[in-house]
Amino acid sequence: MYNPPAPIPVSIVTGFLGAGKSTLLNRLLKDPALNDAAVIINEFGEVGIDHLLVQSSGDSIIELSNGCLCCTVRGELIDTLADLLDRIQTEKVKPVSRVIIETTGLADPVPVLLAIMAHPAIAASFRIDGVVTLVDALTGVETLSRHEEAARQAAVADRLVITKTDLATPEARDELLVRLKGLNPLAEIIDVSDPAASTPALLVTGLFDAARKTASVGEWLTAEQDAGGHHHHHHDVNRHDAHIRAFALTAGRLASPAIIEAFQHRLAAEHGEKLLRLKGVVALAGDDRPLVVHGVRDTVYPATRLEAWEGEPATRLVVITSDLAEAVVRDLFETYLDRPGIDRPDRAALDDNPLSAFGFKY
Ligand SMILES: Nc1nc2c(ncn2[C@@H]2O[C@H](COP(=O)(O)OP(=O)(O)OP(=O)(O)O)[C@@H](O)[C@H]2O)c(=O)[nH]1
Repeated sequence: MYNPPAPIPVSIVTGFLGAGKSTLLNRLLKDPALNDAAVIINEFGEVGIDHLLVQSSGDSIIELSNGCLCCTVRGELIDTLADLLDRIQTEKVKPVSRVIIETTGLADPVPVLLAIMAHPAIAASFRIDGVVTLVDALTGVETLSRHEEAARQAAVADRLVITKTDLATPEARDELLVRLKGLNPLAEIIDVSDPAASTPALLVTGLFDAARKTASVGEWLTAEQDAGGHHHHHHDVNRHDAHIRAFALTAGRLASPAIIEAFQHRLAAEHGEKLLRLKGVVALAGDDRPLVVHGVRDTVYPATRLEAWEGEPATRLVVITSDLAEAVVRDLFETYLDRPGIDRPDRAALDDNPLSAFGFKY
């Protein structure tokens, strides 16, 4: 008798912009137990750099074209899963033990879940093993109030991982815990510093059970299904809604890391509230290793290095803002690059004026 192969478990790793998804995945992917996992990464905005930032020992990272997984590239996710299956069945690739999908920080996971569950051929070969949602202890409480996507990510989770607890005050962490328990009383909550958060078991939550979800999650799932899976976002890869914009800043090699650091600190100090995310790779003169920079709101994270460039070295930053004009950020960047412009103060003038960081005009 023919025994069809067991469906491949799919873990969805989600969490708002900069919550720490790639950091956690990188840590988990070092475990040999995940050597046979396929990782699907989705990014928001026209310039994707996550494929550089997530490293697996296998050759199994698939980057979806840019755009939000919950709308523009949902079809592509289904095609990718179908293609993966075809390659396994025709023995072009080794069987995979698990598929891990890292969504964009802005993704609503509900349509992603439905896309998999509602597609007969895909649902026969893959099963949702669970949604792991990361929440940043520094910004989580505010983000959950300000961004519905973040609340949906938390509400639909099977497991919630609180990140950045090394940076947050115990009070902030406790406030977040109360909020998360209110949003999702059923999910297990784990601190990222707990050793259990560093093992692949973190991704294993058992069969995803839509029936166990809270009433509001059930309503969202039903509403999405009734809408035929058609989602309300529009399809510009750089615009998520009327407020959120993604854009890229590019340059050649910079003379020193201090330039980008000063730019990041200035941007964070002046516009941190509206700066949802900054990340990128920086090419430095006389240095063959890319510098990786990260910022979330008013926090500038320590820069790290990659081993080598893929392709030509070039500075590429992705910036995602809420109600902050691209021109403002671009102008500041040009100032720090010492690119002359009309009405643009030079960098020395900016750095010399201590009041300008607090929004005063020079
Ligand atoms: N101190 C500290 N830093 C963290 C922690 N988790 C992540 N970070 C830092 O936060 C920054 C953003 O982390 P990422 O893993 O890139 O976040 P992400 O969720 O993948 O970001 P997007 O995909 O852009 O939404 C990086 O500089 C990380 O090093 C943590 O628990 N503690």
